[in-house]
Amino acid sequence: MAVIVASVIPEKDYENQIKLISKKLDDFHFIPEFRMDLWTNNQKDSIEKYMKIVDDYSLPNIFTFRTEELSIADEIYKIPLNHENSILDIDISIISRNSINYPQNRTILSSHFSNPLEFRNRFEKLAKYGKVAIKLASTFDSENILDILWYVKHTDGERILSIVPQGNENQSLRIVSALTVSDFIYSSFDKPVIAGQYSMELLFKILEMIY
Ligand SMILES: O=C1C[C@@](O)(C(=O)O)C[C@@H](O)[C@@H]1O
Repeated sequence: MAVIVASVIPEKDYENQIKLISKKLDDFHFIPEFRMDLWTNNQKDSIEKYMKIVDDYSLPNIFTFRTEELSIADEIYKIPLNHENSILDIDISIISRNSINYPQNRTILSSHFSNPLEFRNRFEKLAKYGKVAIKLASTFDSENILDILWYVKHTDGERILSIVPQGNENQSLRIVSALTVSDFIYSSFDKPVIAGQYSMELLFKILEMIY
């Protein structure tokens, strides 16, 4: 069964939030993804404090900071590098330009795009990064997404993958993706970070019904 990743927007009272996440981990199988870029307090010092508490709870987690600024990415991603429980989610456009050496076994490469014709090309190019986890988030219409799932199922046997259909109209395709090609699949933790995410609890129930 695909692992559920729950996107968390850090809150002001983050100590309590982290505590709550660690309690919920006992009831649901999920990994929190900290969307540090969406935190109103997303400065280096605060992020360091945040990650220190995450460490105190030994929380396995995915650390995401979306930015197009290379220097900011370099500075911020050094923080989770020192936390062994963190997997680093980094956009492909940054990783190909920046100076940090990302550990293959702790990196998710993300690629978001909106043109189905680009898909096959991009997917092939990602292969050169070896067996890192690859996530492709897409906003296409449902027929194109289903065609992509079919293509991925028949071409890729090795990589750890997540194909993430986006938009409310594609919500149910997240389930199809979890059942066919995705090793991990995204939900919200308490509020969606993007249209089309199920809540973690509902996604868990749906997958549990099926398996
Ligand atoms: O890239 C993704 C996928 C996502 O955007 C989604 O559609 O669920 C949620 C993000 O937090 C995550 O980093």
